[in-house]
Amino acid sequence: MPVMRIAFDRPSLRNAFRPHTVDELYRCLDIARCSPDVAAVILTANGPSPKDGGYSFCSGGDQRIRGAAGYQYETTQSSSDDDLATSARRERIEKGKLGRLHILEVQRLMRATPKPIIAAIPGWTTGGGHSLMVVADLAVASREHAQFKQVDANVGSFDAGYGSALLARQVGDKRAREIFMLAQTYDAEQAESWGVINRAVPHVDLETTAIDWGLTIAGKSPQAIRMLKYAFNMVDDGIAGQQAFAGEATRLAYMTEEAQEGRDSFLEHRPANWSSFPYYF
Ligand SMILES: CC(C)(COP(=O)(O)OP(=O)(O)OC[C@H]1O[C@@H](n2cnc3c(N)ncnc32)[C@H](O)[C@@H]1OP(=O)(O)O)[C@@H](O)C(=O)NCCC(=O)NCCSC(=O)CCC(=O)c1ccccc1C(=O)O
Repeated sequence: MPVMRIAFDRPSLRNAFRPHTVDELYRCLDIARCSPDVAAVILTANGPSPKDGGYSFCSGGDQRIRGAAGYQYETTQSSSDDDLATSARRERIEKGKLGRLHILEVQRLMRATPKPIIAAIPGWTTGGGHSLMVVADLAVASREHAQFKQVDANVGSFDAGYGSALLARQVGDKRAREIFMLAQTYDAEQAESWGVINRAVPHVDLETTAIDWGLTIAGKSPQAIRMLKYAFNMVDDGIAGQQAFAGEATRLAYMTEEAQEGRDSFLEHRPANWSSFPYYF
């Protein structure tokens, strides 16, 4: 199937992410990005919680391993027989990993991946999980179980990038401020009517809807989908967005006889002959 499913798998903690989770998510997304047979990605979560039956998409950063400098990896691999130089090096590496907030790298990869990412939201979506949903290209949510709450400000956090700015593009400035500043719970129907998600569907239809959308995308021109995604991103992504779109335009240009004439003239040490290429207007 040309659709790849990536799922959070820590339902007993409402799928809170740790630095290792973020590393794994990044790697999975990059595999999807680089797989020529993958047309679309579904980002979702396993559940329900074996503890209480609650469903979640992602509750953001794991607050239990948040240290003074940010989210911390749980293991430091020093051992008692390390020599001093090795210990010092390890300590430096561990320090370099502190406070990385590399969920932001995941967000950038989601934007840069030239394939639509569909968030399939089975339940609670808060903090950094809310931001991942905002960054996804499309979002579908469980009518019965999805609940949304942008709790960043409750825990001294603030996604001042895509999570807020892109949300404001999606739902309007005042509504986005309300979502962040009041941090109140809203449900899937509210989310659909505000434009935070595309569709609220019965829980049993959640993943089949996401797969249907993925397969529908897989039936479209790959090039058109790439250009559309980058076109939608471009205005908000500044020069980085322009660069992504331009990269695809350059790929297309290289496929033309005109660009090939430029290359050949250089390699053959002769003036380029552009006479057969019109000045299109
Ligand atoms: C999600 C809740 C609203 C669900 O409530 P409820 O259904 O009543 O369940 P609970 O009993 O509260 O939770 C069950 C169980 O899970 C544990 N848990 C839930 N969420 C977390 C979490 N995030 N970290 C650790 N543990 C969690 C909870 O303690 C329970 O455990 P028990 O052992 O069974 O008691 C509710 O759970 C809730 O509000 N959760 C906390 C949400 C939260 O504070 N999230 C963190 C927000 S900050 C963040 O995500 C990082 C921000 C960030 O990454 C960032 C920073 C800067 C720029 C950008 C970003 C970005 O967002 O990308």
